[in-house]
Amino acid sequence: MDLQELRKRIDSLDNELLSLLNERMGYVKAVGELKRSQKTVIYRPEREKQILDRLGKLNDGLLSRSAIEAIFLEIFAVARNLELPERIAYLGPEGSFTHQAAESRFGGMSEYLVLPTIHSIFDAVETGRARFGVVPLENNQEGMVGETVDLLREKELHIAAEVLLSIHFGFASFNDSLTQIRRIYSKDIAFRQCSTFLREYFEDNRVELIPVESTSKAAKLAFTEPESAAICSHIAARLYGVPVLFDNIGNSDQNRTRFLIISKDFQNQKSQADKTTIIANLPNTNKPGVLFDFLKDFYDRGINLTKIESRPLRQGSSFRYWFFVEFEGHYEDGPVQEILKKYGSLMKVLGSYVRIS
Ligand SMILES: O=C(O)C(=O)C[C@]1(C(=O)O)C=C[C@@H](O)C=C1
Repeated sequence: MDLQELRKRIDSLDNELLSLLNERMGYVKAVGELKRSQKTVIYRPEREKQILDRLGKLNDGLLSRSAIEAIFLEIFAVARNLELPERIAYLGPEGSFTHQAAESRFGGMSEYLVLPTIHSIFDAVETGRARFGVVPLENNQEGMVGETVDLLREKELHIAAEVLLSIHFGFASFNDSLTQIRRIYSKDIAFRQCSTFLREYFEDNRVELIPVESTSKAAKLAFTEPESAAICSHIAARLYGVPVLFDNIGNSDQNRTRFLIISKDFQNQKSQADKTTIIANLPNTNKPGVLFDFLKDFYDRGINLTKIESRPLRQGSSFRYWFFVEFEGHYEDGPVQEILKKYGSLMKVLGSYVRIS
């Protein structure tokens, strides 16, 4: 087949794809109308996962699983916008890893609200300025983002979904020679994650490490200030046009961050693989066995705990704690309900959502 013929066939398939996509959107619109009349939520991550799993199994062509996901996540994002345009708030500025996480789930077509702090994301979702918020929860090298965890306890919001993102840091600067660099901007967590690189290249401590709110703000500063550099994402360096001098400078190439999509709604149905997040306000944790008994309730029911993190209660000068707890399963599962009933109002369920591994 010559080029002309190949392109003719591609054109004809594209015509079919377009008409099929439009037909699909017709049904999506009808689903949207149903949901509006029943006052249920538009975003159904468990349904999207079901579609992706089914297509993944069905697929015997050239497309990889991640290619199918990329194409269909964009289709879902367009579909959701057709059902009801929903604004998504994320921790900015543009080019942050949170931006990347938001786009990976809500696509390039959604309307985004870029906000400067985690607190402001929670506020935007709480007041309805945004339907969803995307916030970092934990990094597999550094642990939890305290502000997110504490706000989850404080506010009446829920977790709709989680997103896992591989974090690759670059070293970006307009200065070709490292000796010209006097200041390096980044997030404090990123300095720690790139400590080996910093020690190796800036061992004499003649540079100042200046923490800022986000790695994309760091890229912006590296763009405007001479004698400076940024440790930031590729997407941020590209956004501000700062050349990346060294790539992948993190201590670990297994570096991943987990983000949460928060919303007011709490309606995810069960999928094949769910995770549930709860806040456990255990009574008097200074008494022997209180935490043990609580954990035993999970053990006895064969529920796999995936995380338990203590956080300060901040009550006077005492050292007392509450717990951020995650486990496999859905909050509607019988054994989970038994535990929730046993502890009553001491437990707050933040959400059950599709587990990403
Ligand atoms: O099935 C639904 O509930 C839909 O709204 C349709 C659809 C889709 O495009 O397939 C769109 C958005 C939801 O997040 C899940 C699936």
